[in-house]
Amino acid sequence: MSLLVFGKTGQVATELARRAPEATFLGRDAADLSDPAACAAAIRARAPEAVINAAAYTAVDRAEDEEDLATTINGAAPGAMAAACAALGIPFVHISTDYVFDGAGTAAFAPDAPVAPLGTYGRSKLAGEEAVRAAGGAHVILRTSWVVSAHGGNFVKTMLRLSETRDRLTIVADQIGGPTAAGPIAQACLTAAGRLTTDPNLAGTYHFSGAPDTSWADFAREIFRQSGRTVEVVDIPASEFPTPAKRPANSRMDCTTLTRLGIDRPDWRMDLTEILTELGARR
Ligand SMILES: NC(=O)C1=CN([C@@H]2O[C@H](COP(=O)(O)OP(=O)(O)OC[C@H]3O[C@@H](n4cnc5c(N)ncnc54)[C@H](OP(=O)(O)O)[C@@H]3O)[C@@H](O)[C@H]2O)C=CC1
Ligand SMILES: Cc1cn([C@H]2C[C@H](O)[C@@H](COP(=O)(O)OP(=O)(O)O[C@H]3O[C@@H](C)C(=O)[C@@H](O)[C@H]3O)O2)c(=O)[nH]c1=O
Ligand SMILES: [Mg+2]
Repeated sequence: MSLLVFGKTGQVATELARRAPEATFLGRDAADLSDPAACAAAIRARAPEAVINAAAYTAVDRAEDEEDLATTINGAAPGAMAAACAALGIPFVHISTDYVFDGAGTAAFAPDAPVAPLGTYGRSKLAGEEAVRAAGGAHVILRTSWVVSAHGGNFVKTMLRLSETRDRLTIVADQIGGPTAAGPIAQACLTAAGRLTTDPNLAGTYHFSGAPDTSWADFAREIFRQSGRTVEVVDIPASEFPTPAKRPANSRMDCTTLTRLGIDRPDWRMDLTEILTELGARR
């Protein structure tokens, strides 16, 4: 299958390149998502058999000051890609986020649960979801959460970096979610693209996050345990870690419908071991 991927250097794009090296990857130089029409033109010019969008504006706090740019990149660009794919009759796989939810309650959010983003990033990603659905083609929107890998910027690398200079860290303990390694996300996108090609009835919105659900503080503890670093992690409420963007307290996602695509939730503790091994940070 000739596959076109938006994104080249990000966490998920890097893992896609490992699993589908024959695909074409468009970095920012080849397709800038701040120019949605150019993204659609890139698809038409290459006429692939499927498209995956792994590029996005992911700076959650900075987005609060750049709503227009974030909304173009995360909203209009995927909408234009999806429209181009629909016109060509090819599947489009797009990645979204737990931050489309408000995080109320403690129950896991199902894919059809009401959305109500708390910040600009979540709103911009929701705009993307709506535009992709409105395009009317065979699409999969895969909502994931708390993405980590051996490359790019993420919580695992932040924790390892902070542990170089600190023996005590205060970490938010009242936000609960599923850390998800970029490798399994990339694999899920490839599976979704393949399945959509043969069965367009599988189109829709799915949840894919690592199990078991945990807090950022307990996630940090497991990072230090597996890397053999002695760092005291102190639980704090989010109210004691003020940030420009508010994050959901409950990011639990119900992933059961994923089994329709033949995909199960990955165990993030095993994926963490792999990431730390790749980083040379295993105890
Ligand atoms: N990171 C996370 O914790 C989560 C991510 N997601 C979603 O998963 C998907 C993949 O995220 P992830 O791999 O972590 O993202 P990263 O932040 O690792 O990478 C983002 C990628 O998007 C590219 N990009 C940003 N702006 C533009 C632009 N204007 N034009 C072209 N490319 C651009 C970046 O390119 P460059 O290197 O040039 O900046 C980079 O390759 C995204 O849709 C994201 O919203 C969902 C839940 C959690
Ligand atoms: C560095 C640090 C963070 N924290 C908290 C802040 C926050 O609540 C939590 C995680 O911080 P981050 O900045 O990594 O989180 P954030 O960038 O908000 O991560 C999000 O990114 C976007 C793209 C998504 O789509 C989400 O699924 C989610 O992964 O840890 C501490 O409590 N103490 C610390 O020392
Ligand atoms: Mg971040």
